Amino acid sequence: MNLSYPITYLNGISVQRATLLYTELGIKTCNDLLNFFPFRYIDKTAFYAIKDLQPNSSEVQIVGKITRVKSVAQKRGSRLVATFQDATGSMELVWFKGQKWIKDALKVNEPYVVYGKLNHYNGSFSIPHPELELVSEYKKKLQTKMQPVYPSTEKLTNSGVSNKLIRTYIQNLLKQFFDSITETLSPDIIDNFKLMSKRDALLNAHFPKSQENLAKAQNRLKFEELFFIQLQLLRKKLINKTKIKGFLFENVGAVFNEFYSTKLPFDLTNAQKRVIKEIRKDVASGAHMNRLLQGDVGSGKTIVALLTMLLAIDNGFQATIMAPTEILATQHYHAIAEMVEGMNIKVDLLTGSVRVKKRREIHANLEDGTLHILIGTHALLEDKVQFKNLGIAIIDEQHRFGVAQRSKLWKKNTVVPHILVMTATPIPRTLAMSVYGDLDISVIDELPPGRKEVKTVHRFDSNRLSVFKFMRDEIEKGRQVYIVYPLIKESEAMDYKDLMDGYESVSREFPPPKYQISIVHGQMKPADKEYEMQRFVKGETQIMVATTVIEVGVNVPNASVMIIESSERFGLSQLHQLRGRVGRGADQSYCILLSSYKLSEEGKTRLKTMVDTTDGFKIAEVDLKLRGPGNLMGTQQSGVLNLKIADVVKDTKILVAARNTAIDVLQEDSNLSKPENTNIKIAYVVLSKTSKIWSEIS
Ligand SMILES: Nc1ncnc2c1ncn2[C@@H]1O[C@H](COP(=O)(O)OP(=O)(O)OP(=O)(O)O)[C@@H](O)[C@H]1O
Repeated sequence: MNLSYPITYLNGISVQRATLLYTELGIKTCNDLLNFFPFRYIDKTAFYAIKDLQPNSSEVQIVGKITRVKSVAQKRGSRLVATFQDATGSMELVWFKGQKWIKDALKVNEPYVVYGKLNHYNGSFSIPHPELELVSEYKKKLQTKMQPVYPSTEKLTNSGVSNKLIRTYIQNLLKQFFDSITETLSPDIIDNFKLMSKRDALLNAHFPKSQENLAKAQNRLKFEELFFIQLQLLRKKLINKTKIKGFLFENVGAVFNEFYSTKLPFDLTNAQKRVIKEIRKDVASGAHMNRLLQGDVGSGKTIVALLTMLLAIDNGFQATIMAPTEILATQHYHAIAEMVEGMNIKVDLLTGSVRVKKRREIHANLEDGTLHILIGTHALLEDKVQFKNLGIAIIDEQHRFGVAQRSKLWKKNTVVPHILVMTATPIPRTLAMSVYGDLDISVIDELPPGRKEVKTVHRFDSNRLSVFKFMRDEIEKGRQVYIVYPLIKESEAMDYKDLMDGYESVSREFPPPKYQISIVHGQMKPADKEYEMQRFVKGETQIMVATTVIEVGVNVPNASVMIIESSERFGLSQLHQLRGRVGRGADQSYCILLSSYKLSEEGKTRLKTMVDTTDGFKIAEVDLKLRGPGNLMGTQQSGVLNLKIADVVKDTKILVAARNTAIDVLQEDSNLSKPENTNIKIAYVVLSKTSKIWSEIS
């Protein structure tokens, strides 16, 4: 018997049912079914006293006596009402169906155990159609007191696969295969953390004997799940470090030093210095760098990227930056070309809209090595783009690129170049640990000096006139303003209309020639977008009306007001990114969140969070709680977090313990070849063959 057998090996599961379970729930093997956990339990271990019932208690179990039974006539038909009492109070049990039969069966003044869903109406409690059992009968039965409730789908229920049936399947599975469940953790770990054995944990996760056992079982299974993820990620990192040799950037030479001493436009912050040091250490070690650079909006990641690229150039290598949008790539190009002006460094830009002739020139310069730095969008991934010797690939805003896309970039070389992934979406540490356990992480946790916190307010649409007045005052002071409209795919046409209506009303309020307005949205040609963007960058226009195309990375330090229309429709991290477009210079900046009066609870929380804090990490924590990790990372990454039982938000403590344990194990025994790690090794090999994580990150 083996748990990898298909579920058709179990008693009572037909091929038809098995197909349904696979298509609806992804359950194929016995092991899948065993790891399909209940999402809640009906707790029949606890008893309530009537006086302790609360309007929000859901299912309750009470011991008491029926003192009276009567039929009550109502508009349509009648209902049967029994008065039920315990020593502390009384309530009603109610039936609408089967009244005659029930009335005859009920025994007045005998002790019953009553179980059911509690109703609360007009200050009194009742249970409609309760489960009833005489105490004498109840005591005779040895029954499971906590019943599992499994997540299922409508399709399953419609096809006759009830919760009860799933329960039976799992019961059968545990009976048939119990002896095939093998321990996956080492005795040391089990001892150290006082964990339940694997068999007991699985048994109790499905059919717990008590709340306490359930907690223990869940703890053990969560630990195991997180431990093996960490083991995979950390081991991959270890293998990369030892097997993948990296280019050695030995020299901190002329180019880096010239830039540092004569061109650096400002003093680096301590955080920037620290990160550069971390990167230098990596690239000078002979091992391959695979580093995630996190820095909040406006924290100054671009300069770190440039200095890293100069290290490559000093060692005879080329460098590249891939950005998610054309606007952002163009902006990086301008910023970097400007900073290295006068030095003997050739920088170019490759995006979808670069003409064929220029493209050919770029290809040629790239191949003969005369081009040092290439900045671009997805266009960099085309087969024609061949570097002479790419030493470092920098990927900006990586959560917008799929894992496969990223690796395509670095597979361009026979030797994998060093990789620096930059993100402005602060990823809470716990999440970073579980998704990016294989990357090293650097954090720029300090903003450049002199920045003032962006003052953020929430206003309802009806206050628009005072918002316009505020804009006028700021423009008078020489500042520039962004007005952003949501653009959400499903209702693109409607959103587009909102944007154009908005543009018109802003144009009426701020007429030319005194005021000039730029407009940028996704349906424009790249060249037009760039033209409008540049007018704003140069200060020729005072107002930029845009959709979220400007969300990432746009850097116009003179812009100091960000107005977000229908802000309730944006996600938190998006709002934070948008706000990050202002407050990039020395002036006091403002963010005005406009919304309608109709706000969902979640919408209110999002806007309140924005008003309360500008700390990207705090915002990310709230976002994670509101939306769950999958969404935070974008759909591309959500698959990586395909956790069956653990929760990266709630189970931080277990995650940290699991990660530290994985580090300890690997430090002592990187190949898991010691006898005490045999269980771990066997489980690890099985997982590596089947786990999605493994295939996604390799
Ligand atoms: N150490 C520093 N001192 C002063 N200004 C700095 C410093 N570092 C960066 N800046 C300036 O801060 C602004 C933001 O920097 P940058 O564009 O690199 O931010 P970023 O981290 O890429 O942010 P985002 O993710 O929002 O694009 C730029 O105008 C840059 O010139």
